[in-house]
Parts: sequence; C-alpha cells; structure tokens
Amino acid sequence: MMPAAQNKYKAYATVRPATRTWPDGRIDHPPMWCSVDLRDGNQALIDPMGTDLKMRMWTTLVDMGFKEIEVGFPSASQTDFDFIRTLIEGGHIPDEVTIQVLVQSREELIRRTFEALAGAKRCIVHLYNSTSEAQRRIVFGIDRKGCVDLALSGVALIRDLSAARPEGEVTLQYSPESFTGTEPDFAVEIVEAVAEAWGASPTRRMICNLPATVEMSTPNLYADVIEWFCTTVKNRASLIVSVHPHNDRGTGVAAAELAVMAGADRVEGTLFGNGERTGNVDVVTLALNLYTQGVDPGLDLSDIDTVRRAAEHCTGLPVHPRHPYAGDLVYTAFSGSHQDAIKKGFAARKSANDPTWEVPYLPIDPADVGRSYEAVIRINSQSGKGGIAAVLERDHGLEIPRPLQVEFARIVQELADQKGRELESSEIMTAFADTYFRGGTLELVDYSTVPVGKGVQRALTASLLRDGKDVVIQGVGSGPLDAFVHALGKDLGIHVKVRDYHEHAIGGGSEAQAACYVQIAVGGNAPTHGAAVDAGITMASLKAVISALNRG
Ligand SMILES: CC(=O)SCCNC(=O)CCNC(=O)[C@H](O)C(C)(C)COP(=O)(O)OP(=O)(O)OC[C@H]1O[C@@H](n2cnc3c(N)ncnc32)[C@H](O)[C@@H]1OP(=O)(O)O
Ligand SMILES: CC(C)C(=O)C(=O)O
Ligand SMILES: [Mg+2]
Repeated sequence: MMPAAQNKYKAYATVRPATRTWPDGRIDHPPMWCSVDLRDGNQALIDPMGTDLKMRMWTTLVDMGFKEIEVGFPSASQTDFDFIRTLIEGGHIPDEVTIQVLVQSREELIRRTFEALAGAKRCIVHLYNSTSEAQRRIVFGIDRKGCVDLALSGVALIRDLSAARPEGEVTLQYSPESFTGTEPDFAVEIVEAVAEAWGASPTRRMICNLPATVEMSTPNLYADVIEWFCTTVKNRASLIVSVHPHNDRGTGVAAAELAVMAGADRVEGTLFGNGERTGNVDVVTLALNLYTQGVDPGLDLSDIDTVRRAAEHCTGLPVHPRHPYAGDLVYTAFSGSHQDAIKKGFAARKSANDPTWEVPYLPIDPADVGRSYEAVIRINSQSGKGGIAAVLERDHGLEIPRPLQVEFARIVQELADQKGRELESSEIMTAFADTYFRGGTLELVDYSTVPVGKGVQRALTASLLRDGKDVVIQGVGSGPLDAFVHALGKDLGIHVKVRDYHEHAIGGGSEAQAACYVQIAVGGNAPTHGAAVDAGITMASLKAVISALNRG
C-alpha cells in the first residue's frame, strides 16, 4: 500500500487571474521557439554529447529553422565551453540565429561565460536562480530579499560585462527557476527587480522565462498563473514572456499550449521531449499540433525521420513507437474499422478536388512529414476486409470486389490467429494466390474465338488438361466467357452459372496485365470465387472460372 496521499502531499497553490481570458484563446501564430536540446537535454543524458554529437544536433536545429538555440552551460563544462568556441570561431552561426548560454548567479561562472562568448555577434545570457519557497529555505537558506539580491548581483555583473563587449550588447534572459513552486507575487517582484536593474524597455526587451522546472499542477493552473503574471507584472511591454515546461505529470505539451493562450510569447523545449527526468516539453509535437490546426509553425519538419534519427543518435535515447507524429507506429492502423475508414478516406481524396485533409484516424497527412502511406495499414488478427483489400491493392495491384473481400478477410484472420503475429504483405498475397489462383483437376492451355455470322455471338474453342489428359471443348455465346461456360456444360457436363464478375488492368503500357475475379455456382453447390491474372483479359476471365472450379 502507498502511504495515505493526504498525509504526504499537498495540492498545488492556485492563483486566479482577475479576468481569466485564456480559455477563449486560439493560437493563430507560432510562439518564438528556443531549443534547449544542447543544454537542458544534454545535462540530462547518461552520456552527455561530445563535440561531434553537439555539432550534429546544432546542424539539425539550424536546418529546422530554430532562431534561438541554448548551446550550453559554458562555465560548468569544458566541453560546452569548447563547443561554443568552435561555433563562434568556425563561423557556424548563421546571421539569423542567436545562441543562448545558461549561467548561475555566481561571479566566477558569469565571467567565464563571457569568455566563452567572445566574438559572438548576438547572444542571450540566461541567468537563473531558484526562487521557490522550498528551495530558498532548503537549498539556499535565504529569505525573499536574499533571493532578490542574489539575482541582482548577477544582473549587475552581466550588465557591466555586456557593456564592455566590443561585439555589442547581449540580451538578458532571467529565469526564476522553480517558478511553479514560487509564490506568484514573489515571482513578479523578483522579475520586476531584475528588469529594472537590467534597464529593460520596449525597445530592449528582456526575456523573462517562467519555467515549470517541475511540473506541479494541471495545465489550466499553469495557464492561470501565466495569465496572472502577464497581467500583473509592471512593464509587460519590456518583457518577452517565455515558458519552459517540463513533463513530470505528462502534460508538458498541454501546459505549453495553454501558457501560450495565456499570454506567453516564447517556448523553450527539446526535440521529442528529451530533458531532465520525464523531459522538457516536446517542440516537435507542439509545432505539428499547430500545423494540423492550419498554422505555419515556423519549424521545418518535412523530413521528420531525419530529425528523429539525429535526435536518437545524439541523445542515445529511442523515440517511442507511439510518440506523436514521429513514432514508428503512429501512421499505422491494424484494426479493421480504422483500416476501412482510412481506405475510404484516401479514395475520397483521389476523387475530390479539395486539398483539405480529411482522412479519418489520421490527424496529419503522413506525406507532409516525409512519412509514406506504405506503412499506414498493417495486418494482424484485428484487421478487417477493408485493410486487407487495401494491402492487396497497394502492394500487388489487385482491386478485389467486395464479396471476395468478405470471404478472404476470414481466411486472413484465421491465418493471423494461427501465426499469432502481424502478417507481411507477401504472406497475404501468397494466401490469396493459394486460395484463388487455384490449380487442380482442370488446367486451361489455350483458347481461340471466331465470330459467328454477322451478329455478336462468338464461337470458342479451348484446349484443357483434365486430370493431365488433353481435352478440347467448344461452345457459342454472347462473348468468350459466355461461350466458355456453354462449352463446359456441353462437352464436360459442368454447368456453371457466373454470379459475379469483375476485371481491371494492373499497370499500363506494354507491361499491363489484366486481373479477373468471378463468383460461380455449379449445380446446387455453394458459390465459389476464383481469380486470375494474365496478359490478356479473356485469358484471365477463363482462368478465373477454372480456378473457381478447381476450388469446387
Ligand atoms: C533547473 C536546471 O536545469 S538548472 C541547470 C542545472 N544544470 C547543471 O547543474 C549542470 C551544470 N552544473 C555544474 O556543472 C555544476 O553544478 C556547476 C559547475 C555549475 C557548479 O558546480 P559546484 O559549485 O561545484 O557544485 P554545485 O552545483 O553542487 O554547487 C551548488 C552551489 O551553487 C549554489 N547555486 C545553485 N544554483 C545557483 C544559482 N542559480 N545561482 C547562484 N548560486 C547557485 C548552491 O546554493 C550551492 O551553494 P553552496 O556551495 O553554497 O552550497
Ligand atoms: C534553467 C531553468 C530555466 C531550467 O532549466 C528549469 O527551470 O527547468
Ligand atoms: Mg529545465
């Protein structure tokens, strides 16, 4: 038994904005994005990235279109320091990208940080100190004033070092770390003090980052406190309000979205949510959530697998198969009704002249992120006729008619149950061929037809093998198939009724083939299906009848 919750944990303290407007908000433009993969993501890794991996991550982030990238904590690690030097000295920072570095409010660390930044045209120095009641008491042993003084000592030094930089001023970012455990009025007090000490103004905005260092509440309460902060803090216009959600409760994405609705201008996060403990908020999900609402996210995810491979390589951590937008299984339907609806959705798209995406069960067109339709439908014992037919059509060009779909689905389900696993497309095709392209007692060797008189009647002569012996049959009918059926009845005593007939071409040009599907009844027997593929349509139709008879 777990200890009684009420004796051990207390509910999150809430603050209610005077007017709560965020629930009516819509996000109609992307926030400013800042990647913290190379800092928060990196500091949480079992094996932090070395220079090569950092460079791969950097290139990936730049290629995706991030304009602000936190590149490390240069005063804490020589690797971070050296990497930042490489970026600056190697000319790897595009003009439109600003690097950001993290530092504590400690003199020697701030001085070292500025050494790392020498030569950088534009940069953001990110100063933090923890402001929560618990950390003030437990970790720092200081009161509110001591906490403000700690922040201000850092700001004063950054201001002086920044003014002395020949390359130009830096942007200050200040984080009241553990904001979610900080009394909201104190967060406002310390941010106002920092902004004033820095000289923030509407033309020299300071980034005020409000981290859910630990995610401690439902996202609506985070949104409440963000809205309250934004409407309470003095000189809001002098601040870029940024959020930095972590994912301890599994609601980091929702928290970020509601925070933006509540007034945040900027979001810090990582690719696929790598980061401390349960991770930082996942910027890939945030960006594609926007995209699927018709909002250009400002980040390029047109080749999500390349981004994913880079992230997996750099972090050494796999992306979960069910991860939104990127997981191996997220564009796959195994279950019958989903497959059926997806197949119909794709078919409707083909015939409609409207680019709007409307395929059931697929919130995004896989092609938009560089994923293919190929993997969308996979077959196991939960699959139905629609999905099975879709696989036969997609991979083998067979457009099997509905009554045949119904019958074949039962065969595939039995096979999947018997194997106890997913079936490969080739196994489905083999099962189809074994069942419906059936050899046996009868084999069609050849046929010829000639017109009869001046009408539409045709006379057909067919050579067959019956139990290995040559037989020739002849008949007349309204077309070759009808003539063949008459010949079977007249010469072999096999009285066939064609109940259903479908044909289509597979491919085009000189390579084109014909597929034919029939359902026949012989005497009072239950109807059977047969199918055949051949270079010519008449041969395919006669062979399909023979297949059905052989199944008989
Ligand atoms: C929420 C976040 O992600 S914050 C970022 C955290 N990232 C990291 O810590 C990764 C890199 N950090 C490091 O390599 C090391 O912690 C260093 C180099 C920064 C500091 O190293 P050290 O001083 O040797 O060790 P340590 O981290 O244990 O020091 C903690 C001291 O800094 C103080 N401190 C912690 N944060 C801050 C801060 N933001 N501003 C000022 N002082 C701080 C602590 O109160 C403690 O003080 P004490 O020594 O008087 O008890
Ligand atoms: C340094 C800060 C912004 C941080 O990473 C956090 O609070 O989670
Ligand atoms: Mg963090």
